[in-house]
Amino acid sequence: MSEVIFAPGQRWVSNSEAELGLGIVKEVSGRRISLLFPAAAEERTYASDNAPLSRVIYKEHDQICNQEGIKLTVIARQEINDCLIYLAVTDDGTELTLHEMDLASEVQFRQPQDRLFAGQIDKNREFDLRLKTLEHHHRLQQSALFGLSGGRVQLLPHQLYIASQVGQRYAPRVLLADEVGLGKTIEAGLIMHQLLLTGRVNRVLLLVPDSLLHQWLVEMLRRFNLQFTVMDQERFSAQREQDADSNPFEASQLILASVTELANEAEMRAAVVDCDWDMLVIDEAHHLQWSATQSSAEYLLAEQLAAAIESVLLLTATPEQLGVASHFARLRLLDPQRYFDLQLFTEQEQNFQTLSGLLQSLEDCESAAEFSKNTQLNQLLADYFELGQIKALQTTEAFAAEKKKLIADALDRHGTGRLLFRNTRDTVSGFPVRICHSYALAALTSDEVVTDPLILIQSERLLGEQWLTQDARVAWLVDWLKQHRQDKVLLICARAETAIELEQYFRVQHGCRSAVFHEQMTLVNRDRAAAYFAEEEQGAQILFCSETGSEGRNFQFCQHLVMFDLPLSADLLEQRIGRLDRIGQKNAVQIHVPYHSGSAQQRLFDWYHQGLNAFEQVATAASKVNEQLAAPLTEALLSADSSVFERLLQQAREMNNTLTQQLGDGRNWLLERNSFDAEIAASVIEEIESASRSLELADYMDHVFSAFGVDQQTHSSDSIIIMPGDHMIYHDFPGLPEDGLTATFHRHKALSREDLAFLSWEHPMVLGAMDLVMHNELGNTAFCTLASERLPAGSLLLEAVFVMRCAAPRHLQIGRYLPENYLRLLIDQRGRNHADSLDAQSVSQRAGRIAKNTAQQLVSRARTQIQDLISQAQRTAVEQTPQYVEQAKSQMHQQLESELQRMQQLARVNPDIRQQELDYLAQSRQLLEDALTNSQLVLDAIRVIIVTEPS
Ligand SMILES: Nc1ncnc2c1ncn2[C@@H]1O[C@H](COP(=O)(O)OP(=O)(O)OP(=O)(O)O)[C@@H](O)[C@H]1O
Repeated sequence: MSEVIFAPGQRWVSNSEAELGLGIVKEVSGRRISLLFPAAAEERTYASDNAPLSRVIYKEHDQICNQEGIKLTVIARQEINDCLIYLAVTDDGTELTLHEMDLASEVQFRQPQDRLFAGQIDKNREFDLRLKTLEHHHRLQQSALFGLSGGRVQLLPHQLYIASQVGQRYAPRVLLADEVGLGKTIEAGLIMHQLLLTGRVNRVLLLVPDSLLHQWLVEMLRRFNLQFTVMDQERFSAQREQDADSNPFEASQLILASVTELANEAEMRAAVVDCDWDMLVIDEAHHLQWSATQSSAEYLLAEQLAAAIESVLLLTATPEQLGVASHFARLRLLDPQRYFDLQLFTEQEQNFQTLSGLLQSLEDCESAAEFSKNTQLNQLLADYFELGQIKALQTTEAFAAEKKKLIADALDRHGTGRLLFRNTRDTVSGFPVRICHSYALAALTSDEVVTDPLILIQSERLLGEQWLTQDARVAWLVDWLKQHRQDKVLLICARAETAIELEQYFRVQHGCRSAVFHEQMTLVNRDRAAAYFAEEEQGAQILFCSETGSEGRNFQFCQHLVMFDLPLSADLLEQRIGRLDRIGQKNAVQIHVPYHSGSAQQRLFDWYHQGLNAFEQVATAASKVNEQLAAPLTEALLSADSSVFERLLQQAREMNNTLTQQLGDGRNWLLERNSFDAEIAASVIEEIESASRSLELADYMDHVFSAFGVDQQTHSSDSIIIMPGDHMIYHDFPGLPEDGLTATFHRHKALSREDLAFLSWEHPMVLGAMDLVMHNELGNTAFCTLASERLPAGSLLLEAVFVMRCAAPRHLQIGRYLPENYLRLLIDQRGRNHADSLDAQSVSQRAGRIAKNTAQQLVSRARTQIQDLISQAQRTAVEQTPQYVEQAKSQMHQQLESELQRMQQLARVNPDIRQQELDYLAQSRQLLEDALTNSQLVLDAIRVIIVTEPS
């Protein structure tokens, strides 16, 4: 090997400390040399015979920069006194000569060939990690379900069905209306997660009632790693004070706020409307009150936002709580052009109800003969469809297939089916039973004449200041609690005052471990109270809660619910029970209702229990009955004559039976068919499970941790502790706190141990690590030996990896259409490609290690041959690009074309397909076509291989 000559003014780069930038030889004295690294303001001294340095020499066409930051292209170079003088040209064509000493020092070598020739040769393991990362990244990008598997949630079919359907739409606008406690929050989280991860949504505004702010904040973070910022008046004002011109809502991508606060604070309202958002989510949307003449401030805000924001999710368990008009009002937010006329909507809904009943009868028919016999059904259905040949089909299989087709066609036509998803406990199995216990207590004596039935129901209002000692419900509760010391109890009453007084009484007079939760408390104190109640060992036994606590909150760890009074709204009653009867409840839900015998309290209890069966079942028709009989019910509750109530109760029972029957027969059936498809849900779950590959992920992350210097230890079975190591190659590792993290790769473990992070392929740490590998140079050069009988010993091979660079916006998800994760070539000195006979895995398994300094010397000696190999690989890649691009285009066209056709067909029969959806698909196709046309295969990594004789 020729002797290395060092001379002052030469530029070198450190092989072990590349981050120092370009060094200048400052002094050569005897066997020592000193280098100055101006970019890092550091100096180093080395022994000249084994300095870990590589000489930096630019060649023709290389891009360089002078110390003034001007970019130049090298035209030629000349050596004078062992230093290089470059002749270079600026972008505007001016020629300059530049002594290498005047090169900018802030140079980072990132390109594989630059790093290789600068002596920055990585380990083979790092090269392998790079390839593995590209493979996994490609696999994730290809999946239509990317974004659905990373949540710390059970894979529940009804939720995954909805999330997979909605998440695949362009700018979805839907009403999530599952029954109370079936997991609408989780469905919304899954949809957001999917849209955020795939880049189709970046900025989300999440509006919820005050009392649910914290719960949403925690659920989104804990279950989906989505870090929302709560924007309340205080934070808003603080940010405005700091910078009066800024819009505080722009400070974060994910904002969570109280809908009431925003609607009523003029400054906040103006600011939120003034921002760009991609997605709006509104929880408990039934609170948005609308009428043709007057709407609430919340509704008006929602209307303004929904008109400007592309994707909208509205959540409510009771879509028709305030009748058909309120249901219409919410659909109107989602699609004002389609839902503009309440009268028309009401007619259409009735129409669908009829159709639904007919379809259900058709579904019940087993054969063409049976169907033909039902002439009435035939005639009625014929008003809706061409029945075609269904009556003539001979076999039951043929009849079943045709029947399925007709029903599917009808579902497509069913407008709101695309906008509205509603699952009930009938679809979702595994819910516990509800058991109602009533307690008839001493009668109440009062002479007061009352005109408001609520005063009778909330008897504390009747009894005055001494009520705590006089109200039989209180004495009953004292006894009951004594007998159930080991059980947690949620008590709900209508008014905050009642909850406060009860709590104080039980705590002070009876030494109960209790907490209170009501609307007059600050949000922080409410959350504290809920947390104290949730504590297993030392927590409160009973939580006294006003109606505020009956909405949205998760109290399923508790089994007993005391209804201290009853609401007049059946939906509110269901909301109360829904705090305990929700996913995660492991025991029967015990509902306790104490009442004064013979009072309005007893009547209301009988009303719900005997009349509507609303305690032990979800009473689907109860709110309709209550709505229709509201005035006579008030009268009957107040009446001195109990027979008035008895007659009304009978009427309610009959009405409830009829309506329940009608609802069961009618629209619900159609809606449920639209809201859930067991076959699709099962295939989604199967795909998610098979893509989860927790063992493979553990193996991959093990590789990542060791490459980046992150420490990993076993914690307990199925979990690990991850800590920043002493030799981290970057200061920060994505998602890793300074004091480390305990994590598991297993969903079942993550569900039972909330203190463990759930590391899935979609976890920010995993995705962040992948980004780190792909967007940094680690592993983009390597050198190894490879024993081979077929190739001459001593010859060189170049393993070159190219990736496709396409300048396309993220939301187009171009990666879904690329046929391969990367193009790998294995070029020999005669230009032949051996990639097929020697695949990546076999090379990496057989690769022999070479000491780094030997590799550096070999690279510098064989520089010309290696450069030739790189040029050859680049030529081959350029030749193969058109074929690669064509494959991607054809895949893209195939997928988008069939999607577009399906949507166009659907749009002909279903007015709920918005023109924007069709336009978006057509535009995406064009944008993808352009992006693919302009894409290029770019060299991402190289490994030089020297062939050795087999041992
Ligand atoms: N897939 C799931 N895996 C684990 N827990 C779940 C899942 N789905 C729902 N849960 C839990 O069940 C409870 C009810 O879910 P959620 O709050 O989303 O219901 P909801 O339909 O929004 O209820 P409400 O109508 O009361 O607002 C919550 O505690 C939630 O965390």
